[in-house]
Amino acid sequence: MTILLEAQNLSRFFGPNIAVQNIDITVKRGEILGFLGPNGAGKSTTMKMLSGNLAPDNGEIRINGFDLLTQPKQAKAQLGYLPENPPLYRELTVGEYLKHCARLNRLKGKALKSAVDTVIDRCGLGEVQRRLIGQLSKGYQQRTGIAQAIVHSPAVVILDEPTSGLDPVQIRQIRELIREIANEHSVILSTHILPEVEMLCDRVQIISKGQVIFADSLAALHQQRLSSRLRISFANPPPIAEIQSLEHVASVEVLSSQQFRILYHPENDPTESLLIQAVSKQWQLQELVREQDSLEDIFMQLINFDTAAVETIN
Ligand SMILES: Nc1ncnc2c1ncn2[C@@H]1O[C@H](COP(=O)(O)OP(=O)(O)OP(=O)(O)O)[C@@H](O)[C@H]1O
Repeated sequence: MTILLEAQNLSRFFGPNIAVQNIDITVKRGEILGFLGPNGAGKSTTMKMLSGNLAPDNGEIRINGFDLLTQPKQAKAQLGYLPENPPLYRELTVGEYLKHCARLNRLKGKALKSAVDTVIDRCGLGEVQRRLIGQLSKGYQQRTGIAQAIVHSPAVVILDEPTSGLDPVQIRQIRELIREIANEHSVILSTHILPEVEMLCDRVQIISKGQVIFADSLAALHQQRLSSRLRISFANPPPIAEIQSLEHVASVEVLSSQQFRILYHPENDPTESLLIQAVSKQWQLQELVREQDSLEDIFMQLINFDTAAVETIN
């Protein structure tokens, strides 16, 4: 698949503080890449570097074949960017603002009109195009922010925390819009919201303390949920030592007089031997549940769980 954005070895320091260190990012045609991390992990710093708004201290960025540092005009023409705080002119109408953005992207005449009409339609802004941006709801303002990012049909769109500060209905609508946008553009979605990545992204890069600690498909992240725990109940339970002695059982926790948690190595599942014994010894099986880590548990393990991070996962 064609690589549309490639960043290698990106680093950025603020005085003695390392905001981002040796990050690699690749975005292919047609995919939504989730860039996930807790507050302060370095997401916005990375997005600013990728969009040409902050110079990296080290590293290279190529967008659709153009080097962002040596061919900035060509590279930026391939890119749309919605910063964390959308760059809106509150005193302009939606239509005026989008025309202005299209002009900044060197569109003129019929091409400009057609691009603005198309983006108003795609972003569901038809009803509010003559209204002042300052008077719109946060949801419509965010749609307008997304519209300015795609008005020039860039190859890659970078969205930094696009649902932040929105109510649940607006969040759902903006997520639908992101899905729609991904039909025509590759998207980098920077967010601290794990379910947002699960809902929208094909691949995920998890960043913590300025470094990438996981980079793979969503499926691979789910793979890490492989179970190693069973919850089991019997109406006529055996002594715990008898369960403990079964093949592949690593240890047993007693949850109640009839309920147990069995721990095992993921590659040695004891379910079959448990079922055979339960039937032959008439333990009267009532419940057998495979317990899994949630993605949130895995995320927390990956980012070295700390209290500050808890507040950011919602
Ligand atoms: N202009 C700056 N001057 C000094 N330090 C900065 C500056 N910008 C960011 N930092 C620091 O760099 C680190 C990464 O910040 P960044 O804003 O990129 O994180 P983030 O993952 O986007 O977090 P958030 O979700 O809170 O915006 C933080 O420790 C932050 O304090």
